[in-house]
Amino acid sequence: MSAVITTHGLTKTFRNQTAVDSLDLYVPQGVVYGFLGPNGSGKSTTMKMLLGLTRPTSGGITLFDRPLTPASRTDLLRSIGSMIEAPPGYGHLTGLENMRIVQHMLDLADTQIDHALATVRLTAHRDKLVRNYSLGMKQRLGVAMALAREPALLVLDEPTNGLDPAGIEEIRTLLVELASEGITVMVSSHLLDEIDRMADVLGILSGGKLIFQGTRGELFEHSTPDLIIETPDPGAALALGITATPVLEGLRLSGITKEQTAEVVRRLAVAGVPIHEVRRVRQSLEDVFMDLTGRGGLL
Ligand SMILES: Nc1ncnc2c1ncn2[C@@H]1O[C@H](COP(=O)(O)OP(=O)(O)OP(=O)(O)O)[C@@H](O)[C@H]1O
Repeated sequence: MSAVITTHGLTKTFRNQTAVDSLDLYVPQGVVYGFLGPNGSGKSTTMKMLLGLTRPTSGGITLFDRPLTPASRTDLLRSIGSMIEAPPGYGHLTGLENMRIVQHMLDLADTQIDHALATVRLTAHRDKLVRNYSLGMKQRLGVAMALAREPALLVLDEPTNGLDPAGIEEIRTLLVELASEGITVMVSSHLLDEIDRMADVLGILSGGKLIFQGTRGELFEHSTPDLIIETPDPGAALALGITATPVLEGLRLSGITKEQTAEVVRRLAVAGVPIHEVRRVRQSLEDVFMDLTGRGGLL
């Protein structure tokens, strides 16, 4: 699959704080790429660099197989719609009047404006003042503004932030539809739940570093679920120096590999500690995510 965005060692340092640390992103064409991470992990800074709004301290960005440089930026941005400071739009103007501003700035046709409003299902509300829109409608207007130029790539920073479940579902449906039409969508969120069911590929940031990039299935493979060892004599196991937490069934061990499991079982058996069952605890994607980003993360 060809890539729409690739970055190499992308880094942004503010004074002595590294906000984005050596990112190697790979965003394939026609997918919804979920860009996840706790507040302050560097999502917005990365997106601003991708749009040429902030200059990287080091590293490179390639968009549509062309390096992003001051000389190529204007041309590349013609194919990119974005919403970074959400939601945009002037409250004292109607939805349509806001769209007209975009139309004039980008020299777009009436049909492009009509189509963008229809895509986000705002045609019936286009003559209402934006200050009377719900948050979901404002977010959808922002997406319409980004869509009007008929971009090949949409970059949306937290478009579901603050929406109720119905509003999130609307954005999810919309973005999945756009991707099915071949538009590549990069969408950020600090909440896995908001993004999980729409994203084909996930990129997870923590402390400015990309700690995972791949599909949901690959994220599961990446995880090491806790191990439960059922035994009536957990004390004997602990006395052997095995690092575990006593639980109702026996012992719970975290972060241990298959090889370590075999070794623990061998030691228990040699010591004559009775083992009734050994099993992995089923993990939700949220658990895997929490493990990766640290349970202290605001996810
Ligand atoms: N212009 C700036 N000057 C100094 N520090 C900045 C600047 N912009 C961002 N930062 C810092 O960089 C880090 C990453 O911020 P960023 O906004 O990219 O994170 P984020 O993942 O988008 O979080 P949020 O969801 O809260 O916006 C934070 O510690 C932030 O304080």
